[in-house]
Amino acid sequence: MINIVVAGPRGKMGYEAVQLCERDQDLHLVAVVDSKHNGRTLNELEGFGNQEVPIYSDMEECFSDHKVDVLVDLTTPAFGKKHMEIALTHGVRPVVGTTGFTDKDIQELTRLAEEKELGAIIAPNFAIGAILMMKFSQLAARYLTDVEMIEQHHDQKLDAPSGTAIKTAQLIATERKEKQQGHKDEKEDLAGARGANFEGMRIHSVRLPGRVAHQEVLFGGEGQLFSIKHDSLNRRSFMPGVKLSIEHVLKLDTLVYGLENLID
Ligand SMILES: NC(=O)C1=CN([C@@H]2O[C@H](COP(=O)(O)OP(=O)(O)OC[C@H]3O[C@@H](n4cnc5c(N)ncnc54)[C@H](OP(=O)(O)O)[C@@H]3O)[C@@H](O)[C@H]2O)C=CC1
Ligand SMILES: O=C(O)C1=N[C@H](C(=O)O)C[C@H](O)C1
Repeated sequence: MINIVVAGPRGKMGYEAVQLCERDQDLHLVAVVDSKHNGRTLNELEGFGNQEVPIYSDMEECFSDHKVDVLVDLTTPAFGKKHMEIALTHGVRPVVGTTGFTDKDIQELTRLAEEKELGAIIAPNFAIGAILMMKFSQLAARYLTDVEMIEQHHDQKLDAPSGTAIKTAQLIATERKEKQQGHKDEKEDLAGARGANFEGMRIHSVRLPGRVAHQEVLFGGEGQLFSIKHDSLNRRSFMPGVKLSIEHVLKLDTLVYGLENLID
């Protein structure tokens, strides 16, 4: 049994992570960390059935009261880093799906994980199909250097571009010969028209009700277009990756950024 704490249980992803622990006999949900409802239990909240799991608003108190192996954090960009620091300081291995980390955040958290000799995972996307999209895009960039990305998400998303788009761009950049795309004299008549600029690649972020999580990577060449697309149609699509990460983090003694590092 792996003792789990989920942070953000009332959220769209946190709710699925709680259900994963309920279904999976290897995972034991010992407590949840929620910004509200301190001192109550999950079964008192709507939608959580008979799960008598204690709710804490203070993560440090939660880790003092329970023996915890893994923190699964699915909260907001403002709290993800702080929660990882608290977990590592308390000897708890974090598996973090929360997006919005900067390069500096990841460097600082890697130092902390190594100092504590603890595994930690930051996964911008837990869906296996999304990981394949990133890996195939990285390979394609070796041959096709003109690339743009369109990512689409629900309209409640806080960060843009998505963590997946940034990670995809970072992987592509390891293979792509750096290039400023488009006409050298192009100009935006409306600011932002050409999207965000990542080393000359453009990322376009769409936010619409009705969307879940979708990304298309477009490669252009002379007389040809190659596109790689992934769609998460619901949030169950992320749960096998959450389980995989929980299992892997127990064997690590450093921080791993991206599930592409855990699959061959
Ligand atoms: N890696 C992946 O595969 C995926 C990652 N994500 C990422 O996961 C994160 C969550 O996404 P999603 O579930 O859609 O977002 P939601 O807004 O639905 O959920 C976030 C939850 O976190 C809670 N929360 C905020 N602050 C705290 C805190 N300090 N302590 C505990 N709980 C807190 C919120 O509660 P309240 O609002 O009441 O404060 C809310 O219930 C985002 O960063 C998103 O980008 C999403 C999908 C897949
Ligand atoms: O907020 C979301 O919904 C998602 N966030 C992650 C991201 O920023 O890439 C993963 C997935 O795209 C869903």
